[in-house]
Amino acid sequence: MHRMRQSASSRPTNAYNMVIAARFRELRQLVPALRLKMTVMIILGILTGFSEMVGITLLVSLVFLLGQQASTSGVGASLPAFFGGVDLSLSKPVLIGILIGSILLRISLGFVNSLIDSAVNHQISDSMRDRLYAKVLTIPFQRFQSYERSDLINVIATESYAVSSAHASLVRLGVNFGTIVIFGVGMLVMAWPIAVLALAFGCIHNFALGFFAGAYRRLGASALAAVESLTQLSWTTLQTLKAVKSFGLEKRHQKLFEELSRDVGHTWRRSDWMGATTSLVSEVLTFAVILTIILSSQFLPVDFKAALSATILLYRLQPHIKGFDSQILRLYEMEASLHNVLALLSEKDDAKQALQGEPVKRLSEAIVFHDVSFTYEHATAPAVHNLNFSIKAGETTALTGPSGSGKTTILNMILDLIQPTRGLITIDGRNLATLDRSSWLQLLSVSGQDVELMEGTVYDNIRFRRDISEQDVRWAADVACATEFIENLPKGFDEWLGDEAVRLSGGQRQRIGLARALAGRPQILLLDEATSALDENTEMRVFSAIQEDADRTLIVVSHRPAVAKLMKNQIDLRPPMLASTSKLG
Ligand SMILES: Nc1ncnc2c1ncn2[C@@H]1O[C@H](COP(=O)(O)OP(=O)(O)OP(=O)(O)O)[C@@H](O)[C@H]1O
Repeated sequence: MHRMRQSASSRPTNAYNMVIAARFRELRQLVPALRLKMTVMIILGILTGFSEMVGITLLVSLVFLLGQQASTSGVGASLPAFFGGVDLSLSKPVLIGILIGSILLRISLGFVNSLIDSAVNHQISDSMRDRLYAKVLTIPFQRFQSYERSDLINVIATESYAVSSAHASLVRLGVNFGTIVIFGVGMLVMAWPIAVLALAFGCIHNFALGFFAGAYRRLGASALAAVESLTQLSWTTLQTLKAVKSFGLEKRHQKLFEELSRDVGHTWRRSDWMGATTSLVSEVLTFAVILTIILSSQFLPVDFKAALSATILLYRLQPHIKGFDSQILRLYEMEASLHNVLALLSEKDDAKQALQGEPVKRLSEAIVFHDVSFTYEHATAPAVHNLNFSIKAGETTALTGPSGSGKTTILNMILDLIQPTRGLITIDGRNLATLDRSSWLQLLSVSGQDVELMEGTVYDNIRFRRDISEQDVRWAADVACATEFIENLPKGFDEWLGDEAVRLSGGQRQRIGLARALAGRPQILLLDEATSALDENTEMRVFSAIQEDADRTLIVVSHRPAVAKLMKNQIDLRPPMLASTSKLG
């Protein structure tokens, strides 16, 4: 079975600029209008940072102005060596006005930004979930079968968020970077020696960040692997609970679950630890550079007011640097999830589904197999080989043969779920491959040995999300000999079954499945061991009711000779005569 997750440790650790470029490339494939959205959000974010910087600078000036007023009244404030060293003298009301304005601007921009951020991210998540779900429905059936179901659930429900998270991280990264540059330029203009010290700190900081990158990427992949394993175990336990209980394996499952759950907790704890460590490194480095500035302030050729503004800026810069780090590390961490989303979305759609073929109104003559062979993906031998037979419209045909001889494979080809790897199937002389699938499927219905019941009432299960009237549901239940036991349920057709209908016997579930297949009044009915759980008497009653309903093409797979005998034709898949059509005497 194809597992989605990939080993991250096998990949080399890239420089972080490469990681940003890689995530950006991946996102461009997934999010249309990415550039526009990101640019707007980054510009708004940077403006927020800019208004913060202006606010800090003016605040320092105001404090100085108030200090000066306390000793000598009526002196104008000058900005610290701002705008290329030009002293701008501002009156106290103007200074206060600009200060309040910049604070209000920062608050409003921050608010607008978070609204846009949330709207865009939810929009991305919604569209990702829809696209992933649609992909599961449109990939070829064989590809679908090759996936672990629990992985698919994980990728649709959980990993789809990785795309909006990656988008949010890239935007925040852009904002943090832009803000760092603006603060840096501000510091350079106010007090260049401090800016040089900050730059040196930036280089050391980047170097330190490189240490964590590989670990974060591996952590992301192992967190994902741990969650996938936990989901898979939960999923299989729920699916096989009866067997688990019958084999007395509850303790073993509990132990396995606890181990996997511990793994998940362990990876989250490691993630928290690493987050705390990178944050500590960043804070210590900032503290070191501020301490250096304070200790060397006497020797630096910088005006005290400018030095103070620049130091406060540096201090305020620290959260942006921390944000920058954590976003980069998040981008490493989410690599595995993004790859899973991309891997599923890059699956090719079933070409047949999109094809606008010729419509089919009804089957008038026959379904004919011409030299048909089919080999499953990765199989070494064909499941069916050189089949030649004809299934006549309006007649009943039994497909018989030993287990594994290809009966279900033939039905799946008729249902167009899989296509012959050699040869062709014709419908009234027209190649099935060129026909419109949905109009063909409207003529068909299938019922199998294992009925996939869903959460809902009896009525919901027979209707199966199709527009079928209550009258047709009741008619189908009658033909499937199901009405009697349904009406004996406390709420009859409104009885809630749950997704496994545990209160029903195997034969009762099969009759609900049969009613579901019949309710659409199909012209062609495919029954794949669909009555295997019924007693002989009920099975015969079901077949005579189905056959009474005229002009139906019935194709039945059954291991019971009595059922095969009821059919007019028999296609026997027993080797060496792989297939032949014969009329039973
Ligand atoms: N998804 C699949 N991938 C690979 N091989 C498959 C797949 N499905 C079926 N096969 C193989 O194809 C062959 C035919 O299987 P098929 O289910 O059509 O047989 P069958 O006659 O319906 O069997 P049974 O009577 O036991 O239901 C078998 O050898 C089976 O192992």
